[in-house]
Amino acid sequence: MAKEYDSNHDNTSSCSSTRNPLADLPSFGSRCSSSSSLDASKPHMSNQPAWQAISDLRSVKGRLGLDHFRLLRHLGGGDIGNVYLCQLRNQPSPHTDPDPTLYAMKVVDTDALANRKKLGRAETEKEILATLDHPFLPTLYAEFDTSHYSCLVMEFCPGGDLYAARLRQPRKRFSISAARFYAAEIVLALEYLHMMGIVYRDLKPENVLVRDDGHIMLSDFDLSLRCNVVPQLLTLDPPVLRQRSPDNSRSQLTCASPLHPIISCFTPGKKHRPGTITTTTITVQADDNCHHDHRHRDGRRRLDPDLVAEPVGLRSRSFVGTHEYLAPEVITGGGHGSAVDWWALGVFVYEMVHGTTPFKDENNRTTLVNVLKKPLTFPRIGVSDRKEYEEVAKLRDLISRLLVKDPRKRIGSRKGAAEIKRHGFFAGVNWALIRSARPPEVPRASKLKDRGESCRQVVKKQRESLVGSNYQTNQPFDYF
Ligand SMILES: Nc1ncnc2c1ncn2[C@@H]1O[C@H](COP(=O)(O)OP(=O)(O)OP(=O)(O)O)[C@@H](O)[C@H]1O
Repeated sequence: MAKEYDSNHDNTSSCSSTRNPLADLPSFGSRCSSSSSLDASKPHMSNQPAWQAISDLRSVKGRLGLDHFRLLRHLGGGDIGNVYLCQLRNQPSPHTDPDPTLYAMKVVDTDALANRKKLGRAETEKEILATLDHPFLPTLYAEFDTSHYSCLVMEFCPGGDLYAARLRQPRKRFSISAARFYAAEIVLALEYLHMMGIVYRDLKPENVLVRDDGHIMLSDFDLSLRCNVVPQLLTLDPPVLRQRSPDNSRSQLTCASPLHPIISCFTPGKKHRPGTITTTTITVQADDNCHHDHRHRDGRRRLDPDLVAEPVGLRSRSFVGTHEYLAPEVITGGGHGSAVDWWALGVFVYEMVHGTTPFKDENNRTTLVNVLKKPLTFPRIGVSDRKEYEEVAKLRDLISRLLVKDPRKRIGSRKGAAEIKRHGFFAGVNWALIRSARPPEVPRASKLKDRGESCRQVVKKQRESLVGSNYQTNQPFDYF
């Protein structure tokens, strides 16, 4: 996969490349300069053992620090930090507990990051993680700083990432139904992020982790963009709203008046510092592709009001992301917003079922040129019956609407996730209950099957299913 780009910062060195992760950590006795204030209720996680264990310890100790954790294994390293498998020291060790409560701890070397002028990215990630509470997004259990390190304790995903999972599939491709499942969960996660005023900007299979129950968790928020956003209800009523366009040639629908403004940090076409607040109004054209064509009793087409709670007007000019997943507007630097996440969703779904990304070429430069210029094409997919043929047609239609080079014409760019959820590819998805649906693969199932084995074997198995390429079975393993 192509290297990540961030034109705002020096990207020549990497935390992970220069440091021996476990050896380099501060001693467990080191004093924490601050501790978590994450006692606030986390409704969807509050009855989980992992959350409870941290809560209990915090109520006894007051503050949590590195010395309360036993680091078990290095899970992986990225541009801004290293992530470790860990558990609380007051919990039974994996030698004796067949079902240990595990966490993932992201450790960021703040001094090194400050030198590389990337501290802002770590801070952004910490702030974003602290606000998230969604089944398909990470739960931050605790965060604390030591003299040199900033530590984030999160939910551990034993299923590895979807890039590694795809490579394990027959012909290195997911089935269409598996791709639909993962894409649907990602749509919900992105919808929530957008409603929170966060543009993710780093969707790719490597950042989609698989929980122990097989559901997904988006990870890695250091490239994300935050803004303030005010949800608004666009009430559409044709008799009142039908107006002539300026050239009087064709009618269009506009938002009801008075219009509640969407507030974003950026105004299209201008450079801004984060925090600048501007107002944007929206014009909504009648959407012929809408799949919810309800009608009034007299047969007139009725357009349901749409709640647009996502920062569809947000614009940033940063050049961030991974080459194959970069949206055209990021490459041209003309300003980008939440539509970049819908572009990346198109690349993601394409890769899941075809085993490659649509614009990939022999080097990064030509890949970027392809993103800007090359028309979207699809490789042949063999189908065995009519139903499968129709599935492929819907899949391609969705991808084609997501990979529209003009962000203003891209599905999701005007009415947010609702437009995408209505697409025929997702017909039959129970959006409200997908959390209870059976995922394509369930790591926990194999763990339960192994209950008879010694706990050491179980934990070893768990680790072997971790983030594919990052795991090496011949590495020494420290339980303590
Ligand atoms: N909660 C988790 N459970 C299991 N593994 C995780 C978890 N969080 C991160 N990892 C793994 O740790 C590695 C590094 O994590 P992450 O991508 O967050 O670091 P980063 O420094 O922000 O990376 P990047 O360079 O992509 O920004 C990845 O391989 C990821 O799969």
